[in-house]
Amino acid sequence: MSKPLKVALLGAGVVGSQVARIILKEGGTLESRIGRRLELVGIGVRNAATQRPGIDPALITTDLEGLVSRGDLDIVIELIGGIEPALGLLRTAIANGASVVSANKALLADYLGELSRDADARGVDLYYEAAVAGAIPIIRPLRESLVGDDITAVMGIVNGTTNYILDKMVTEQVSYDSALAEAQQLGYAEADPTADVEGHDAAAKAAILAGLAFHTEVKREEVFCEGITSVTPDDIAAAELMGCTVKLLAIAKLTDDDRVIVKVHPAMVANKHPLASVSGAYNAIFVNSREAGELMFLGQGAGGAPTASAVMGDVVTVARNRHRGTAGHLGSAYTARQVAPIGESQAQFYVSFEVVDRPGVLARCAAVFGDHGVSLRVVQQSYIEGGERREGFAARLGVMTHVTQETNLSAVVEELGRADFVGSEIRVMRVEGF
Ligand SMILES: NC(=O)c1ccc[n+]([C@@H]2O[C@H](COP(=O)([O-])OP(=O)(O)OC[C@H]3O[C@@H](n4cnc5c(N)ncnc54)[C@H](O)[C@@H]3O)[C@@H](O)[C@H]2O)c1
Ligand SMILES: N[C@@H](CCO)C(=O)O
Ligand code: NA
Repeated sequence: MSKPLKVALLGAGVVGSQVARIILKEGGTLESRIGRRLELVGIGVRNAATQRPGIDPALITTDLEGLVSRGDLDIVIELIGGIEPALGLLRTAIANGASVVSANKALLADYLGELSRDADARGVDLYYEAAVAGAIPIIRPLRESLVGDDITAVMGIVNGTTNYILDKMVTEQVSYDSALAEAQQLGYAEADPTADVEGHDAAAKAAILAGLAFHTEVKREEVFCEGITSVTPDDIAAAELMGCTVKLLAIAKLTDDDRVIVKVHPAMVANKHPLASVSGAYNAIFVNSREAGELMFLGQGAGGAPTASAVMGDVVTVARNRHRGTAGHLGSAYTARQVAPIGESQAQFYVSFEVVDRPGVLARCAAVFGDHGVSLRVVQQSYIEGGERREGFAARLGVMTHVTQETNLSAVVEELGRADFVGSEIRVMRVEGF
């Protein structure tokens, strides 16, 4: 009988504890799928004294560097998150000949290229399905299933925490703070939820998706990023009035001149678009490709057990490769496409502002849009009691544009900001699927 494959687990938090449970409880099933038994030889943690029911305390160690340097490991699963010490531990694991599985998008957003090259050179695997959209298979479809096609756009809801918060604010009128607290309790949020609500987590995932979709390396800092902290109940109400709902979207597209646009921002999504009905901590990703057309992937994007499902899919795949003495082909970052600045991105916009209620104001506002080449699609005007409580500011305009370039819209906002007939706050939200 062949020897078992030795596995080390780093981190026993929300996801790591679920992975440990599956490896320890489902050993027979996993063995039948791999053809070899998995032996969990160590679990690296920060605090050895924490009670971990069902886990033999002899497996627990706080010496993670020692664990990954043993030299006899087949697979290292990294679930501690953050850049260091995770990066150093993965490098050491690879250098020692172990295949690695990670859910760490913050790390992979900047080091995927480097770690892939290390793994390739050492003839080991690097798998990371859980790093983007938790349980949803999206890395493997981009890396394998669609690699014979040409992807033109990827657009999705890739952060469960923010989708949970926005959904609760829309459907139950729950406050932002209490929705965030619930998401944290349910294990969706990152250790520091700023990464979720400021869009950084989604931006890390967008960098990974854009890189895979367009066969290039995209770094986190190249992703335009706006979170949900400035979304107000008024924005949500305005979206409703337009037949839309507010979602945090990650978008990666090719421009006409073959550059990559990659961005994360809140958007008004038309209710008829399938992404509008993605609720709670669910994630969904739309892919457009030349041959396959439109594809949509939907499922649980966060939470311990769903994320552990994706990790275990990678563990079984990597273990099968070890069993056969092979490693999957990793890299396809060969195009070196440039990332275009956000100003060159094209989108529809919803612009809302207060105006003075007097003859000719609507025409002058429309002229500002027209002068910058921005075409209007829908214009709403409502009468407001009080307004900014300044004399005459008694109407609110909500303008939905046709598709235009970001720089044109910025010029419109700048000029409206200078006009004495426009109130001081001009709110802008990008629109999708309208
Ligand atoms: N929770 C989710 O829904 C989810 C989904 C997809 C991906 N992820 C990713 O999975 C990884 C783990 O997430 P989590 O939610 O389980 O986080 P967590 O905070 O619950 O768990 C991380 C664990 O690692 C331990 N740890 C951190 N630094 C350590 C160190 N230096 N030495 C030893 N132990 C250390 C912590 O004590 C903690 O127990 C992260 O990269 C996260 O981004 C999480
Ligand atoms: N914090 C992340 C976990 C999944 O990556 C989220 O809310 O989606
Ligand atoms: Na996934």
